[in-house]
Amino acid sequence: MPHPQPHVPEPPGVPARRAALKVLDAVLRRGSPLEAALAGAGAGLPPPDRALAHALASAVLRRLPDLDALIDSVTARPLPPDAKARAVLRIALAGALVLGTPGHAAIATVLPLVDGGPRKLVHGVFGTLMRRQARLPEPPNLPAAIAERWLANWGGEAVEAARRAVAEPPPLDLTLRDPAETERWAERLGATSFLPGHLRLPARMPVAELPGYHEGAWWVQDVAASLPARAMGSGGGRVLDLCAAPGGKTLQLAAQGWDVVAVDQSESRLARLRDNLTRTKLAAQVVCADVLRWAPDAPTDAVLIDAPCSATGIFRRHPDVLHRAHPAFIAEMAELQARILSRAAEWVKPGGILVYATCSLEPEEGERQAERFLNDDARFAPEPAAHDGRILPSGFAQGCDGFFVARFRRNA
Ligand SMILES: C[S@@+](CC[C@H](N)C(=O)[O-])C[C@H]1O[C@@H](n2cnc3c(N)ncnc32)[C@H](O)[C@@H]1O
Repeated sequence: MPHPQPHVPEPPGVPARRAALKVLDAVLRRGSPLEAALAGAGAGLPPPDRALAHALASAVLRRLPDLDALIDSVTARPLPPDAKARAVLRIALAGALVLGTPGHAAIATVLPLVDGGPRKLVHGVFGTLMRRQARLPEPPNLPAAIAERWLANWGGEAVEAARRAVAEPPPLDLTLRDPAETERWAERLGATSFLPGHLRLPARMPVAELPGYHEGAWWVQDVAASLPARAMGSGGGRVLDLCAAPGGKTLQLAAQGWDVVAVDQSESRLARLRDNLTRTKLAAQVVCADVLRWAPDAPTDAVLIDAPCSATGIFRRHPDVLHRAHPAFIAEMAELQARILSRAAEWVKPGGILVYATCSLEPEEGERQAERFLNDDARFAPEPAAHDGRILPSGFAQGCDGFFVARFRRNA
């Protein structure tokens, strides 16, 4: 009888690279979101390995075109885009050139991933680049398809801002429950503020350790993501917050004095919304439902739609969107948004407000959507608000997510 092979643990650093390789395959080949891919590939890894897998995968996604250009600069013929040698070289180079891993460790920890395969090629390409003291360009280049699309839609300044923004995860933005306390909290946390109720801390930090977290004085929310609820104004009755989880806008609306019904189809995301309500001691009625099937008992004073979208506006936190938001996906999301918008329009009382928002930098999910809606539904008219329209990463508060916000009013 054959003896079972004793389990030999892999050398330190290898399991994290193995997980990063799986994550990148899931994102780039199968179009999975980075967080979902990490939940699968990183399951069972000790937290430090999981964090390293995340850091490596994220660094590769932020720098992919430049990493590939380096690899292609030393191979006689370009490796196929999905070649395993290319995939592990991206990880080794991101380790050495972005995360500062010593070269010998960056390569030694990926070679076991190509055992029985192109070890020699991987070793040779990496060694050549290290001897040449290869560097990545600053700011990073965006994937060509994204750069061309955003250049055509938003111009060179927006593309340059996006290139600078993709290099690193963004600073930490908070929204305060009570905007009248902005100055006091800014002083206490050493934060800057661009709007009443907004605070920015220079670097991301463990939020649960910051003063004010446990007492629910604030929640994490990019300043651009806070604009749709600001465009709703202060409480004027009941608001339906559609596609609400994890609840940043629900908390704002409740804090602004609205009687909120928060609807989302994801039970796991709603669990986070409920935790947020408990922590901030704010109230909302929470409904788990698909808004394409659900309907309220009666029309309401206001509806906020934070529609599902390609999410290209949040590329600083989720660099995977740069590689997943293909035209077909954008078109699919735009169709879903149109269905949600026309359905939700029926739920606004005469004289009531409808705010439509997406964290997308694609006009099909923003400007075109609003134009089509106004063409199709003569009962609504655009109603400019203090914070609406197109928000570009360059355009607001020294760097923010990309967003689109439109406010409409239904004829009385
Ligand atoms: C952009 S996120 C919402 C973020 C949230 N408004 C906030 O401020 O924290 C979009 C949400 O839409 C939800 N969603 C997508 N399709 C839906 C549908 N058909 N019915 C209800 N919720 C949906 C997703 O579960 C996701 O939570």
